[in-house]
Amino acid sequence: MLKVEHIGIAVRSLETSIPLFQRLLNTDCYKKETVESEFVQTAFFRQGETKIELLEATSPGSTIAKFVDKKGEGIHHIAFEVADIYAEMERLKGEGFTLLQAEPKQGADNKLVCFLHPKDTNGVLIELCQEI
Ligand SMILES: CC[C@H](C(=O)O)C(=O)SCCNC(=O)CCNC(=O)[C@H](O)C(C)(C)COP(=O)(O)OP(=O)(O)OC[C@H]1O[C@@H](n2cnc3c(N)ncnc32)[C@H](O)[C@@H]1OP(=O)(O)O
Ligand SMILES: [Co+2]
Repeated sequence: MLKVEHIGIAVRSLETSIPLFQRLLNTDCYKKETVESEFVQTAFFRQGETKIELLEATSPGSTIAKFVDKKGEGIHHIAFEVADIYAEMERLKGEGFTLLQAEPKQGADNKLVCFLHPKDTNGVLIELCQEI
């Protein structure tokens, strides 16, 4: 794994949280993007070599809606950048981690992504992402 590509933060409202993080980070959101397949709208901020990804649910059935309802707003996942997501998925499967997708899927910010179940990673949802 090359680096922490982004930290995902679940929020109730991007309209409220984007200005908050702009004040906090002293930088503007550089991209807002809806990922239909995940029922989320995302907003990205660059921070040095990594990024902050704010996530708002676009549907009550969204994983983000479920998370916020259950745990409130907060850190949702850590995304690691990998050079070859297919090879990394095979390696991690061999190491006994539970992959939540059999194949990588289209994520935000021009990435192929997949996730590992938090039950195998000390309760931290891990995302792998590869630049497309
Ligand atoms: C892809 C677009 C974008 C990008 O970067 O490109 C994104 O990052 S989209 C982010 C949103 N999408 C996902 O998170 C996809 C992967 N997540 C899932 O498949 C589910 O959220 C899953 C399987 C992790 C949990 O779903 P489930 O329906 O099982 O929800 P439960 O509430 O029943 O949770 C079961 C168990 O897991 C714990 N949990 C849930 N979410 C998280 C989390 N984010 N971090 C840590 N732990 C989490 C939850 O507390 C339950 O634990 P338990 O001990 O049983 O209470
Ligand atoms: Co993410």
